[in-house]
Amino acid sequence: SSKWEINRDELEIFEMLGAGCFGTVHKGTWKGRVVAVKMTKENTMSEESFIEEARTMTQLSHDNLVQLYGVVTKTKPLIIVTEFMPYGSLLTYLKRHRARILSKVATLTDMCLQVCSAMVYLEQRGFIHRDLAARNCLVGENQVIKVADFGLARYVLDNEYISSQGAKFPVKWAPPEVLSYTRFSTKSDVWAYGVLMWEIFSGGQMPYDNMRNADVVDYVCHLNKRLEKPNASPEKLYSLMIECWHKDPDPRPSFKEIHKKLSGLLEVGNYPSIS
Ligand SMILES: Cn1cc(-c2ccnc(-n3ncc4cc(C(C)(C)C)cc(F)c4c3=O)c2CO)cc(Nc2ccncn2)c1=O
Repeated sequence: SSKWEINRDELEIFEMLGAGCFGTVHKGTWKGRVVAVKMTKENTMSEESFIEEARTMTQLSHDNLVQLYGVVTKTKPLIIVTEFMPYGSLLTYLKRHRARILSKVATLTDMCLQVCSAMVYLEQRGFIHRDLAARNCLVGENQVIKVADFGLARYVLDNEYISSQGAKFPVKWAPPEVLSYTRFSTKSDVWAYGVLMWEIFSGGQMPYDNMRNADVVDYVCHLNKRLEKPNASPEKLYSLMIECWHKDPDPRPSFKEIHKKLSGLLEVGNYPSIS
């Protein structure tokens, strides 16, 4: 069988970690390794197309990407086995530790850099995430941040999530060209990354507060307005966010360029707290 096919009886399944959009996710073990196990629910995912792509996705490997180990396809339900991240989603982590981390600009910048490193890796491979946000990043030991569920948006069957008018479509993380023509690209990931930077420097606040999706479309696409600078964000970092939110995709920086600028900001002198 294919290398990324996992034998169902090699898996042990323990407590539930949460409910994702494809069903429940549990903690488990596989070959002596602690893993996360997605037990997919019927009719939530286009399974055949995902199984075809699984081969490619298991070959994506980076310190800041949640590793896909393999899939159980010989039995139902389809099971997706990935690396386990002990501290859950970055969004939950930001909200829980808000007070402490908002005072540490170097920590916030480092979190942005870790996500950026994963996105440079995906950019180089022409792999588009399609739903980059703090809720889709996970936290491990020593504040390691890893990007999760990259590319899986292509396999969601729920129309509420697929349609840009749907209640579950990530409007607040989408650029104009995605809202108008659902044209996804690395440059639409860059826009989402700008919003993710805003989430990090806002300690997990909801972008555009409690504005409704339709109002955000108007605010961003017609009034050409943008999220305001989070208090914890230095001016130079906010300028980087603004560059990610250029209304046209091409002038937005590449993840490579963003990484270069962010690393420069982390050098001593910008943040005296690093000594
Ligand atoms: C790997 N992993 C996944 C999860 C976990 C749990 C529940 N739902 C999810 N989610 N969350 C979001 C999600 C989103 C998608 C899009 C297609 C991009 C829309 C597709 C998914 F398949 C998921 C999913 O499965 C995850 C994310 O895949 C939690 C972990 N860890 C912990 C630790 C402590 N407490 C809670 N979770 C962990 O290590």
